[in-house]
Amino acid sequence: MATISFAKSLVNPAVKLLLKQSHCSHIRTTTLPGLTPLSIILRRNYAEKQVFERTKPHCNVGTIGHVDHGKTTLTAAITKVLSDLNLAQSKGYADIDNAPEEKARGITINVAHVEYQTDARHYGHTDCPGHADYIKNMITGTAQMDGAILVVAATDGVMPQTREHLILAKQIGIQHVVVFINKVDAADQEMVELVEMEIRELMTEMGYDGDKIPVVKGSALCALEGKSKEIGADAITELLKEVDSFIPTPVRELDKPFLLPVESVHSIPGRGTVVTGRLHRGVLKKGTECEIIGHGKVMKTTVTGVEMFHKTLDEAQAGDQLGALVRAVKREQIKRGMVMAKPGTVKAHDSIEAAVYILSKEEGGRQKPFTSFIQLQMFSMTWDCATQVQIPDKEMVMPGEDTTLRLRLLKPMVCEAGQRFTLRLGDLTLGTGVITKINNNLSEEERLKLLEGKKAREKAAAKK
Ligand SMILES: Nc1nc2c(ncn2[C@@H]2O[C@H](COP(=O)(O)OP(=O)(O)OP(=O)(O)O)[C@@H](O)[C@H]2O)c(=O)[nH]1
Ligand SMILES: [Mg+2]
Repeated sequence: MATISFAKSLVNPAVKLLLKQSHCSHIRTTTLPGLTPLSIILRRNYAEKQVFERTKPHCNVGTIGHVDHGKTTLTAAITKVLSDLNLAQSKGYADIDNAPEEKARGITINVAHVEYQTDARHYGHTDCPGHADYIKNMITGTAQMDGAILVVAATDGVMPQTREHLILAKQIGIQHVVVFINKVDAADQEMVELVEMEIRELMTEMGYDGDKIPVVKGSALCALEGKSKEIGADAITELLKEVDSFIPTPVRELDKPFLLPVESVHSIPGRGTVVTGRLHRGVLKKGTECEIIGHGKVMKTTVTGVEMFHKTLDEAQAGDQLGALVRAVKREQIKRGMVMAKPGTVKAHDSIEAAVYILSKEEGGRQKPFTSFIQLQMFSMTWDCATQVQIPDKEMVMPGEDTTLRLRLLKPMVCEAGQRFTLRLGDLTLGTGVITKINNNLSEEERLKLLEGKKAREKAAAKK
């Protein structure tokens, strides 16, 4: 509760400005005894705009599913239903769908992070505008979710991208999925039941427990428009209950040195450079010294402020989606894919060994085997880098096999034993793996050879 006094003549513009600046949900004007100017008592939303209060466990979720099945409408509907309980700020469809676009090294990452809370938890919710954005964000970890809400329209049932998103969710380790059958306002009961059967079957096929997975039926559009309460708002409430109970709160690595993979970089006039990303491990406090590493650079700086969903906080914890204000580093000096970490705790490497599982065709992989010297794109944390592959102990690797691989990166990037990654060839996911060993960095000669090989391949490809 905050009491602010204004001269009477200032009240109207002041109220307007405050409303705009502080997202107030209630304004009460009153004349307090002894005060000639009006006093305005502001009751703010569930959290003060400027300060983030950590009162509940945090969990990252997101909507996945086929194009047009209602992912964004559902995201907006969740915030609408929760805003009526003062647990979220209602976001319109357009606010979510027009997520800021970031272009980094040829990759366009489009993602909206929306915030809300239930009685039990605080959520960060990811929604992407298009299929390709989901693939990229899920692989690079921008859309790292502790659990997902799979949206399937009752009018369509399971579609190709429903399958693709589920395959990917499974590959990147999303263990818990809650299903929302949407658009039940536009389908008959029989159809809805058939779609539920179809989804449960598909979930089982993908390695989830299809019989036990919660399936909620409703209409995101009705909820958003405040119509047909039973399939509208009530269905959203039921969905959130299932999300609360079915997706466990992840155990975060809070006691390790902090590590933040850089997702994007912004320049805020008057304040400086802000790095955003999801804190991978540890805690990050204002005043912490850090190193920013990757793309061949190491820079030292200090974090001068930490923000989450536009509110400042004293300390961000692993799992938080945050913005960190850094001292005396220009926006142009930092790039997506770099890593911000406690000085001396991580290094960039370009020669590693890994245990890799190569997907079968059915799992979304490719049909053909591959041999040494194939060049793939390696995605890990928020970076991706061209990588030359060597198979140490056999001629070729078949789809569906697991294998040891030696990987030589064209640029040193932050790597650690135990770090997970994905290998892609064009728009196909070839395999996923974990780094098992870090080798000595390549010599200048080896690196040049690697780059020459790349140039030769590019030339040959251009001739074709
Ligand atoms: N009848 C009906 N239409 C809905 C419902 N939910 C969403 N829609 C409509 O379905 C269309 C697609 O909805 P979106 O929320 O944009 O779907 P999306 O899954 O986010 O689509 P992409 O981001 O393009 O993949 C819009 O025209 C919505 O108004 C619903 O419950 N009932
Ligand atoms: Mg959408």
